[in-house]
Amino acid sequence: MSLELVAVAVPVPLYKTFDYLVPARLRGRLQPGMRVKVPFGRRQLVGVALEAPREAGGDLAQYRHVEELLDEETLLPREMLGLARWAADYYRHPPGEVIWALLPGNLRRGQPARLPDDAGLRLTRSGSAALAELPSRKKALRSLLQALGPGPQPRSALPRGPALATALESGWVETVPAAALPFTLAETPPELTPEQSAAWTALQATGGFDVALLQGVTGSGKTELYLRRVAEVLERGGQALVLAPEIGLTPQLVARLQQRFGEGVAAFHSGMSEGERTKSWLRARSGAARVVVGTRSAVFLPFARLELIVIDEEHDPSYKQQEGFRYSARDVAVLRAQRLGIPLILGSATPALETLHNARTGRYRRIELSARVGRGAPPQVRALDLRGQTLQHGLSAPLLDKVQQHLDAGGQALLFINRRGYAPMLLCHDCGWIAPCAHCDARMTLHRGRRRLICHHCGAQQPAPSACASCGGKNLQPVGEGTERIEDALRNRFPMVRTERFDSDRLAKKGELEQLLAGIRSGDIRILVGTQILAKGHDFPGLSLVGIVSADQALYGADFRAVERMGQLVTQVAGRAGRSAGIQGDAAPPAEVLLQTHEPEHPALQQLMRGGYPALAELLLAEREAAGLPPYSHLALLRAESMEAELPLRFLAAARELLAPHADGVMLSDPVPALMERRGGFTRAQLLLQSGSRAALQKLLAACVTRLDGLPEARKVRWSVDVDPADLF
Ligand SMILES: Nc1ncnc2c1ncn2[C@@H]1O[C@H](COP(=O)(O)OP(=O)(O)OP(=O)(O)O)[C@@H](O)[C@H]1O
Ligand SMILES: [Zn+2]
Repeated sequence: MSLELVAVAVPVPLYKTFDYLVPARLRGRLQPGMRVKVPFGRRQLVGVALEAPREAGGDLAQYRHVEELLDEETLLPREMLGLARWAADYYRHPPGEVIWALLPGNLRRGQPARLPDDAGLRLTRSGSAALAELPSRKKALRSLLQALGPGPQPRSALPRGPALATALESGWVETVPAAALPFTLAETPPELTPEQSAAWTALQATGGFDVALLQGVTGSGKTELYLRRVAEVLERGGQALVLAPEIGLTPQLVARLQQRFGEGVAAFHSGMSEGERTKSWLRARSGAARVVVGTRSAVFLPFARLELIVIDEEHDPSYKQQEGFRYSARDVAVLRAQRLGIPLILGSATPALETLHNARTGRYRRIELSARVGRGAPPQVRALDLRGQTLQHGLSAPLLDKVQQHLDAGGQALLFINRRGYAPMLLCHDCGWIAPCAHCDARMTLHRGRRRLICHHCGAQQPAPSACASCGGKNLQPVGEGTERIEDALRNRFPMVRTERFDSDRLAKKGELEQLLAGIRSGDIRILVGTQILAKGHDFPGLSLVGIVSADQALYGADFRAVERMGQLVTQVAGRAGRSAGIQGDAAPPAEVLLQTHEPEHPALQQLMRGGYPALAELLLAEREAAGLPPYSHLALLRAESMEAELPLRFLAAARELLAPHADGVMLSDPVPALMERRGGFTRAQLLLQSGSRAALQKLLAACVTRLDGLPEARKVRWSVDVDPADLF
């Protein structure tokens, strides 16, 4: 009998898969997508078979044997293996690590995978017979069987207790998969507004693969359209995936979906325990979870019958993984939808410039919602000129007066500042010393509540000093503002109302955000101070004033996406205001959005205030086109870092030499120090690859990336390649 070899992906940082011999006892059982235990060096690893075993001849002495087969059923369906292979190629990441990224922790360690889909119960024929005979004192059992009389039911709709166990044991009741349950809505959907109706017709117009950009202003009822699209899929027995950019936004989406569909809604994000994640993963795989709401990594869930993907807030930078396997969940979703031939909805009030460009060139369909449900458009952003104003902890008198006015009128105020801590630097007024991070080219941020200096780049901490490290003087002053300082200032100024801070320091504990959000809805919290955590997706009906403490930094941000991000954040945070107008009888005063700036004439701000985000996007697209930046070109960034200062540039110079002969239609920059050259003790440098053609860029990467580790200069250097980088830091 001839021997068989199987290609296995193992979790090692190497750009290849490994062949193993299939022992006779596993012949005919081992299938692509199953996990195996294999020897690797002196270790034993869990890997995934990527292909069906193939007959092999010749000298096979060099190969080792698969030791154990861990799955009875295919764990990763073919679709997932193909998607992983594509992602490994496109992002130039080791295939074993990509496959690894698709599995939850329990399954990586080789724990057994059970794929239960017993979401529903049905009465069997013997069950019907039993029901007729059961004595009336068997109350619980009778009522269970009776409830199942009309047809299968979800478990959750049935009475719990020992009766169910008896019924299952006796064969009177059997389980059925989720897809076999009758589809019912748990609530009656609202009637669509005329604008929503038009969008709905447009959304439904095509079948098969289709990317629709649903560009709807904040509060225009995009979610209602997602829900309807999901309903169609569930009705056919399909599954849907809804992605949100942040863990904090998943509970409200899960709640909305449960309210509409009842059972079968699962969540998947890194805020869940490993056990919970594994459960959701397996339920997606088995089909028991009919809708999954998740963050970035959920794009790789192994659905049994995926028929729709929705990406809410598609512009959000969190969809891009920034370390290790650097994929964009949005772009992976587009590819996945294409391979499956299913629709994808990208929803946003402020689409990414890449997405707008794809809509312009006809690759995506654009469907617009220009009005809010209820009435009118979101409030306009007005500039508040700071020049010549005295500031109290970064807040101008006119802004503070506005807060007072809105509080008096029964409204709520949100002050937005995208910086945590008390102040971004601590300055010695006597000698000019500024507390630096010892490991980064950066300043330490003062966190006054914790009495510490913290570096926001490497996490280094130290107690806040009471004297200058340089001259010993006692005159240390915090300079600039963070959320803590704004919170303090507002508490002092408005002691009679409750002010709360929303940032990742304050919301470290599980459940805290939910509690505070409830406090906002009930009106208990009157002033909100927060970072982008507050900007996204939340619905605050009583919020009438939004004050943007500062956006000036972004106008001069070193990254080419800084102004785009600023425009998105400002528009999103502005969109939290005035959402109840016309819906809840105008309880809150008319909404206002004020942006403090020293640069009211800046063209980007002018454009944003006059024409909103769409106008700003026009301006930025024209700038990008003139500069040959994305979406008018494609980028990849080769990064290197080392403890030894001169090595990264030396490595990149060697890399450049290796790349240059293959760089057909691709521009290679010179190796340059990173914007923040030293971070966390490492010296960092980068090399930019730029091309008008994605194919040319891919060809170059395919020819060279796997050879970079072979360069002698690669020793003592950590390097990585970032395809379609989100930023150039
Ligand atoms: N047809 C409708 N009739 C009545 N109310 C509706 C309708 N559609 C949506 N709503 C309500 O209007 C509000 C705003 O809708 P939704 O949250 O879906 O907007 P959105 O476009 O997703 O907003 P954002 O981009 O800010 O998240 C919600 O309270 C929603 O329940
Ligand atoms: Zn640091």
